[in-house]
Amino acid sequence: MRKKAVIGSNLSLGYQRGELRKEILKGLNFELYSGQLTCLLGPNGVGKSTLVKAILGEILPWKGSIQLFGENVQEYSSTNLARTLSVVLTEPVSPGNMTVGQLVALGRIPHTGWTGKLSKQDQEAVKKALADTKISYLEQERLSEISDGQRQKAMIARALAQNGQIMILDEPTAHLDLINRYEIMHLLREICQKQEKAILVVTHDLEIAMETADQFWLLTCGLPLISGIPEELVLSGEINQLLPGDKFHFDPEKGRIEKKIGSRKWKIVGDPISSFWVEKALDKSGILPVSEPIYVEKFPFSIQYKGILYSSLSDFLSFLLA
Ligand SMILES: Nc1ncnc2c1ncn2[C@@H]1O[C@H](COP(=O)(O)OP(=O)(O)OP(=O)(O)O)[C@@H](O)[C@H]1O
Repeated sequence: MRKKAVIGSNLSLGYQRGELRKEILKGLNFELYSGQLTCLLGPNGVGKSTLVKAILGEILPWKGSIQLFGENVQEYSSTNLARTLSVVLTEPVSPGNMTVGQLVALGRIPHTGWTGKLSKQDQEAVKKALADTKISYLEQERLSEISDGQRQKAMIARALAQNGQIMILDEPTAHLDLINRYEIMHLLREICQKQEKAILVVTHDLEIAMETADQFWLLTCGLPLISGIPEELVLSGEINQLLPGDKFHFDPEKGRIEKKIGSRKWKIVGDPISSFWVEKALDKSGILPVSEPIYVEKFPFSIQYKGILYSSLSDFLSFLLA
C-alpha cells in the first residue's frame, strides 16, 4: 500500500483584501502518494499556484484541511516543515557568484542550522544530490555561467539535498527547450521511484506529463479537482476538461492534442502515416475540401491528384493554393 503523503479534504482557498473576498478554489479533495509523480494541470489563473501555496502552509484554507503525513500543515514548525517538504519554484535564481555546490549545500540548512557548517553526513547528502541529478561535474561551476537547464537541475539538487519526503515543483521546466523538459521530468520520475518521494509538479506540458506522471490532478474552472491515472483519464475522455471549446481535443489514438477535424474533408488514399501528415498540412493551410481522391505514396514520397504527380507536399500545396 502506498503511503499518503498529503491529504487535502474539502478544501476552499481564496484571497481577501479588506472586505473583498475572492474565492479561488472550492471543495477540493486530493491525495498525494509517496513513490509517485503527480502532475497538476490546468489553465492559467485556475489556482494551481494557490493550491501549492496552501500545501506549503503559506496561505490558510478558508475551509477544510491539508495534512502532511497525517498532521495538519499549520501544526508543523518551520524547521520540521523544511525537513518534510522541499520546493522548487519558477522564479529564476539570482545567482551572484555562488557555485552549484554552494547552492545545493543551502538545501542542508534545515539540518545544519544557519551557521551552515556541514557535517560529514551533510556533505555526503550534497554529493548524493549532485550525483542523483547527474550534475556532479558542475559542482565548482558558477550559477551565472551554466545553462538554464543545468541551473534548473541544480535547483532540483538543492531540493533533494534538503531530503524532504515531499517535493513540490511549480513549473520546473518553464523556459527550457524540449529536450531539457523531457530530461527533467524523467529525472523527477526516476527520483520519486528510487527514493519513494511524493513529487507534485505543476506543469502545462500535457504531452510530457502524459509520458512521465503516475497521477494527474486536473483543475478546471468551477469543477471539482479530477484525479486519476493519466491513461484512465484519456480513456474516460475526462482529459478533455483541459481543452474546453470545440477547437482542440486530446486524440486518444495519437496520444497528443490535436485540432478537431470534424468529418473527413479529403479522400486521401495510401500509406496511413503519409496520409495523416498530408491531411494535417491541408487542414492547417485552410485548403477547402476537394472532391477527387488524393493518392499518397510513401517510398519515394509522391502525391497524385487528378492524374498529376507531385514529388513533394510543398509542391502539392502550392498547386492547391495557387
Ligand atoms: N496574492 C493574491 N491576491 C489576490 N488574488 C490572487 C493572488 N495571487 C493569485 N491571485 C488570483 O488567484 C487566481 C489563481 O491564481 P494562480 O496563480 O493560483 O493561478 P495558476 O493556475 O497558478 O495560473 P498560471 O497557470 O497562470 O500560473 C487568479 O485569478 C489570480 O489573479
